[in-house]
Amino acid sequence: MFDNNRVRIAMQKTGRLSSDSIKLLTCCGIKINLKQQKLIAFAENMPIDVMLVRDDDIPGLVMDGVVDLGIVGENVLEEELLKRISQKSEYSYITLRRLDFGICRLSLAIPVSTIYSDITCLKNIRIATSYPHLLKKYLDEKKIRFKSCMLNGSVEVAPRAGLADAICDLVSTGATLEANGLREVQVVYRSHACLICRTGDINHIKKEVINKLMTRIKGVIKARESKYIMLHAPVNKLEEVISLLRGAERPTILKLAGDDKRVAMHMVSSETLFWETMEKLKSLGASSILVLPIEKMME
Ligand SMILES: Nc1ncnc2c1ncn2[C@@H]1O[C@H](COP(=O)(O)OP(=O)(O)OP(=O)(O)O)[C@@H](O)[C@H]1O
Ligand SMILES: O=P(O)(O)OC[C@H]1O[C@H](OP(=O)(O)OP(=O)(O)O)[C@H](O)[C@@H]1O
Ligand SMILES: [Mg+2]
Repeated sequence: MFDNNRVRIAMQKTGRLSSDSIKLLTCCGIKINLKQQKLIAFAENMPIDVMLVRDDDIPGLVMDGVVDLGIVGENVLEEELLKRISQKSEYSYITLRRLDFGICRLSLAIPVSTIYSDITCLKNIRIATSYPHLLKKYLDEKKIRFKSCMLNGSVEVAPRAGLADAICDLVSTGATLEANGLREVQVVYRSHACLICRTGDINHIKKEVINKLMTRIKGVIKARESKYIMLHAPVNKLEEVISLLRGAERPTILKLAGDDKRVAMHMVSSETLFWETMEKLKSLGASSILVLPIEKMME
């Protein structure tokens, strides 16, 4: 039954954000029994319940206070926000943090055969989209009048099907546009997945769980963005070696047994080490260069 002391978090049931959202919670040490039920999954080792829903429903569930937290794309969140503003409905929420997945952009695209010089070429054309409010806000600011065609899916086939002259849809690699003979011409909105929280009273038991979760999420994302670098370097080239390692903290220097001319260096770096940098390090006399992933971090 509904337990008021368990944090309810909504995330996408199936789609682009599902596995990354579950993985994030798993990396935070939360054991979720996903097979038990379909709409709701209970964490075994933390007072957290996961609601698995359509992504479009997540902002509303948070804004209406039905769940405490939600993981959703900023694109869907902003669209719901603009919709609620236009309807004069309630829309409060807090963004706790931007996440490192679900990275995409909402873009305007036209058939490759259509001539395009600048945004005025979009005047008075029909544009198919699942994001009418984001599109309207963008084109209103540019003073471009247009006709819209609302489609919840298969937006990219609209021009070929004769439903619209252009589309405004999500793009990541651009493969879907290319496969449908379309060309990206304007970026309307850049998006990541984000973690949002409802406003209003949240009891202190839940607040503690949310704070603990936030610290862990921060640590997981920081660890994913960081690398542990180890190498051996000539003592007389230390400063040059360090200057090549941008994004790295001051290294730990360790003596090498039986070798006075070289030392071992260990450091955490917020940037990955590219092959080019590794080659430069090697040409300075560095050797045994290792780049390791970091599993967990807490500052
Ligand atoms: N190609 C992509 N790369 C990265 N992130 C994406 C990509 N496409 C979409 N997203 C992000 O993932 C979210 C969910 O995308 P998806 O295509 O699974 O949505 P959907 O089909 O509307 O799913 P649902 O059935 O839950 O309504 C998008 O709102 C966006 O934030
Ligand atoms: O630029 P690309 O890398 O090709 O990605 C863009 C596509 O990804 C999303 O759809 P998804 O594949 O999630 O399926 P959907 O259309 O069923 O939502 C989005 O709606 C685009 O169609
Ligand atoms: Mg959806």
